Amino acid sequence: MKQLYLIGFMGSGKTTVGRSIKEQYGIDYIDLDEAIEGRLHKRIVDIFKEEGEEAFRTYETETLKALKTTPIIATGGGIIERSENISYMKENGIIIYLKTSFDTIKLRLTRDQSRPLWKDEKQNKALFDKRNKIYEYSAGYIVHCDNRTTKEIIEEIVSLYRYKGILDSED
Ligand SMILES: Nc1ncnc2c1ncn2[C@@H]1O[C@H](COP(=O)(O)OP(=O)(O)OP(=O)(O)O)[C@@H](O)[C@H]1O
Ligand SMILES: O=C(O)C1=C[C@@H](O)[C@@H](O)[C@H](O)C1
Ligand SMILES: [Mg+2]
Repeated sequence: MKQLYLIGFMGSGKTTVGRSIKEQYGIDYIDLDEAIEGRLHKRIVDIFKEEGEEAFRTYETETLKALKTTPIIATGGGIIERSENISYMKENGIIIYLKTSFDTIKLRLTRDQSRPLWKDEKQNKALFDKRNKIYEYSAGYIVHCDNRTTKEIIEEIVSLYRYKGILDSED
C-alpha cells in the first residue's frame, strides 16, 4: 500500500486533517512534526533556537524516511524545502496538497506563537508565494480547503485513499 503524504503551508490543516481521519475512520496517521519532537525529546521551537533550521531539516528528512508503514503522514509546512523529500514522497506514495489561501492561513495563525517561521506579514507572504508553487508542482492531488469543514476535507481524502488502495491491490 502506498502512503498518503499531506503537504501544505503552516496552518493549512495537515495535523487537524490527519488526526480527524484517524479518529473518524480508524486509518492510522502520524504527524511528522510530532515524530521529530518525540525522537529528539525537544520542541520544534527549541530545535530551531538551539540548533538552527538546517539541523531541523536534517531531522525532518531522516524522520520522513523512517516512517515506512504508516498509511497517512501529515508533514511539516517546510517539507518541500528539500527536493530530496519531494522525490522520496513521489516514489513512495501520493502527495496531497491541502491548498489554503494566505488570508485563511493568516486568520488561523495570528495568535499562534508555536511556528518559528511564521514572522511578519511581508516575510510570511513571500514564503507563502514561493512555497505555493512548489506544493502545486509536487502534488499528485490538490484538495481545496478554504471555507470547507474538516469533515468535508477528510471525506474527499478518504475517498481517494480507498480508491488508490483498490488500485494498489490490483498491481
Ligand atoms: N478546515 C478547517 N477549518 C477551520 N479551521 C481549521 C481547519 N483546518 C485546520 N484549522 C485550524 O487551523 C489551525 C492550524 O491547523 P494545523 O495545526 O492542523 O495546521 P498544519 O498544517 O498542521 O500546520 P503546520 O505546518 O505548522 O504543522 C488550527 O487552529 C486548526 O484548528
Ligand atoms: O513551514 C515550516 O517550515 C515549518 C512548519 C512546521 O510544521 C514545522 O515543521 C516547523 O515549524 C517548520
Ligand atoms: Mg502540523
